[in-house]
Amino acid sequence: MEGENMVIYPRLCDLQMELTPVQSQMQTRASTRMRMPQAGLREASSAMTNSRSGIMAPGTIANKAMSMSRMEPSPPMAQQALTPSAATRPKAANPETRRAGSVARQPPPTAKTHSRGNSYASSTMSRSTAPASRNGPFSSTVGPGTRPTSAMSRPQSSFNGRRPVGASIPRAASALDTHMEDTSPSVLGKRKGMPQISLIPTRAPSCPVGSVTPGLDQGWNEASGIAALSISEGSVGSPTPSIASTIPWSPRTPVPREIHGTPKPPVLRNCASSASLFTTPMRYDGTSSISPRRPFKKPSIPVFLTKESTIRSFDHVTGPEWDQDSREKSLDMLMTTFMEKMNQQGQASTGLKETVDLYKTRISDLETSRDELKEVTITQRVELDSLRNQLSTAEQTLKEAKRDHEIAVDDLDQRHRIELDSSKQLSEEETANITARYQDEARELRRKFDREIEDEKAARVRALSQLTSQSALDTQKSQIELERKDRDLVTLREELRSLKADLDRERKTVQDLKQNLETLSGNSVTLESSIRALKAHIEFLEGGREEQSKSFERCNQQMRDAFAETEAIKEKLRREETLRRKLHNQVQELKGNIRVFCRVRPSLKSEPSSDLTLMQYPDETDDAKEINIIGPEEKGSLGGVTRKNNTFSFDRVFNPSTQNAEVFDEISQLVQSALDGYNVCIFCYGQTGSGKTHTMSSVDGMIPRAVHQIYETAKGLEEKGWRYTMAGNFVEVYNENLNDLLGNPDELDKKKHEIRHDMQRGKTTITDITTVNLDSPQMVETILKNADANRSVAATKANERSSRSHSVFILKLTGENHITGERSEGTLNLVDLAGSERLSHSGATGDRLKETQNINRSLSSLGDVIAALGQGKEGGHIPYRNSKLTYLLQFSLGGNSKTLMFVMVSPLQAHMSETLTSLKFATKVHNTHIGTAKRQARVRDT
Ligand SMILES: Nc1ncnc2c1ncn2[C@@H]1O[C@H](COP(=O)(O)OP(=O)(O)OP(=O)(O)O)[C@@H](O)[C@H]1O
Repeated sequence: MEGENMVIYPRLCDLQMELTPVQSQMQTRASTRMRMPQAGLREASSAMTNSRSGIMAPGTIANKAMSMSRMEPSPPMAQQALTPSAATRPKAANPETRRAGSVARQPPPTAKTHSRGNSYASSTMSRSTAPASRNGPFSSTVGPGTRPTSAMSRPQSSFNGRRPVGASIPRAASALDTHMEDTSPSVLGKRKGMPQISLIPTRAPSCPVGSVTPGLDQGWNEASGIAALSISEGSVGSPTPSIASTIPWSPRTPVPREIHGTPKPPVLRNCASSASLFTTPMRYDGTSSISPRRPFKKPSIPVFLTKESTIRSFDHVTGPEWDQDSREKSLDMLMTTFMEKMNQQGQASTGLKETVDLYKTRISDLETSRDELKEVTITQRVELDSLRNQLSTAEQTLKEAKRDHEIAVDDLDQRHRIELDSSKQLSEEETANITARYQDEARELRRKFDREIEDEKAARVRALSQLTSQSALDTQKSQIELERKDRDLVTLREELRSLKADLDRERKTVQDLKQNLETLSGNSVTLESSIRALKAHIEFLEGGREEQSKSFERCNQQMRDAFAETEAIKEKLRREETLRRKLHNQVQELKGNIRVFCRVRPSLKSEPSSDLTLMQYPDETDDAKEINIIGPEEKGSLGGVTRKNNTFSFDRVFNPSTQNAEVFDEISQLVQSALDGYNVCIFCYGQTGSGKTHTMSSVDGMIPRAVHQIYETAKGLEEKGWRYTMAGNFVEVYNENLNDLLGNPDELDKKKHEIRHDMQRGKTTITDITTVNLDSPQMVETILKNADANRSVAATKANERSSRSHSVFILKLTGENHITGERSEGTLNLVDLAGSERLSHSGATGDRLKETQNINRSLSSLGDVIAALGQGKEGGHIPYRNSKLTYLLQFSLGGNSKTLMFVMVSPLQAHMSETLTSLKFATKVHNTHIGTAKRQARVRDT
């Protein structure tokens, strides 16, 4: 395939190489051909330019002639008339400009140049005529509106035809033009749409001043050959592009066929002036240099107006316009000027002729060049044809070679495809073989690895089981070790504790010793004095060392004795503390486990003194245990007036003047019992408004005072090794339901709390109750405030909550003595009962009735429980469960507790009945003997 390509590609390369010279030759020739005309044109252009360099453009020559004429002296009047036009001419006809820019600046003789020449001419004419018409003397002599310079402008237009070559170049036609050979009727006839001006001489009917006589017109046409223009009003002033175009040409007339230039209607507007202008050449004497070939004949009739002319009607008119002499004089001057002008134009015409000849020569040269170029073109065409033939042959060859190459490429492609298919098939078979072989090997390897993995797994499982058993053994060992260490730790802790206790004891001993030492140091002073005396004595006796040593020995012995004595005293103190507790409780027991105090509240300011009950306190100064309630006066059957005297005796009676502090002094020993590990219950019983809350929960009531005392006592006991924790609850029993007064007030009467008793330990717990750790005495105030707030929320107007429910403040006191190892758990219950007044069931309904029933039931249950306890039957039934209150206070009412009841008395006469009822109930309680209280204390086993 590659070999064949190698064969084909050189052939193509050869063909291309063969083609390359042909193409390059063609390109060269084509470029030559392309260049040839350009060169020819350039040559032609340069030839033209060169010719232009030596030739003056027609306009230039004309201008030159004009400028030359300007150089000549002229009469003042003529000079004045020509000045405007002459002033504009030097710009175009400046000889210096012509010399310097003849080659580069002079425009070629093309239509553009021609048009520019025309525009120049027209502008010159317009400028020259306008001032002349305004200021020229001619206008003043001939008449109003006449334009004398129109005669001057007309010859200029004849010179402005700047295109000397070609018959189509329009040339200015004027009356003075002598180029008869250039005129052609056919050209004149080619103009279309131009207004025709009749050549028939007509007199302007509207001419106000003078007129050309028929004889004059005739004479002009025949003798001079200059067309006498008779212009109708409609044609005058019309924007005809050329005046000549409006003049019909006559073969007899020497007038040029065309007049170039812009329309000049103002020139011809005045018939009189026109007539005078065209009549001026008639005075020419035939020696003019305008054109030798154009003879002018003197007109046979007079031209100018005279006094004897046809205007007879003006005979009566006199004035300067009829001054014949001055008029002739001015006309002579004008004629002279005109002649000079004509001479100049004749010269210009000669120059134009020369230019035309020059152009003709140039045209012939250009034609020769054109012929040569034609020959060259023909030759190149022939060559181009031959090259095209060669190219088509080469292309044919190339196509054939390309076709051969494509065939070869197709063959090779087909062959390669077949080879590719076969090799693909082979490789697929080989791949399949290899894949099968590898799959076999992979299966074999997988089997091998599976076996190895299983072996490894079995070995690992064995090792794992060994490890597991080993670890189990280790765990067991470590557990045993751990237990042993735990035991050691417990032992160590115990040792540590005993060591700490020893340390404390040692510290105490050291302290005692220090005290002894201080005592001894006092003694030592005495001793020192003794020593000094002894020294003196020794010195006196000189000798007696033995006595000295004995003396020291005695001192040491004294010190040891002092230490021993101190230790013995400490031990005695501890024993005394235990004894104090024992004796204290014995005293309490002797006082009775249930005691009743009676307190009479003072009358309030709002209460009139006349309504007070007469009360007497017979033993007020001694024991203050009795109270006499003197009843109202009663008339006897014999007419005598008697008073009923009700005497009650309690453990203590507080008269109205007694303050809370004094009351608390009496109960403080019970609070101490709670610290010592007893269950203490203090409750206030009495009718509504008798002063229960004031005694129990006021700012200086029993609850705050009890807490403060507990703190102070606990702090004092710390020295003796006691550490106390205090936890408080505040609950309410309302309608036989238990409420948490320290909990959420919204849950009051909604949340259920259960009372649970630990019969073995003698402990009571309440479910879901808020427990507050009383870390400081101030905490109790917070507790009381919260409880009061909660009760206020639950209260209604008709139902004062505090009067209709029982509140119980429970303070659990747990103490530990780290020296003796003693532990105590006591509970102080401070109960504010609901109003005890007997409520009539008949009057109450609804909630009120329910409340009444519950209060009555709970209070009677309390009496029943106390009565049952008073019976003292071992294992007798105590109806604690009859009410929530008694059930809650189960472990605080009875053998293992100390109970104190305050019976609160109102001093009001109105309340006397209820007062008597309360006092009677209290007397029953007081008469009840409850068994010996047991201390809830445990002593560490040592
Ligand atoms: N010892 C006292 N000294 C001065 N004022 C007292 C004394 N005892 C009670 N009071 C006043 O008597 C009024 C009634 O007392 P208190 O509210 O304690 O009665 P209560 O028995 O608790 O009534 P309730 O059963 O409605 O709660 C109160 O205004 C209280 O301040």
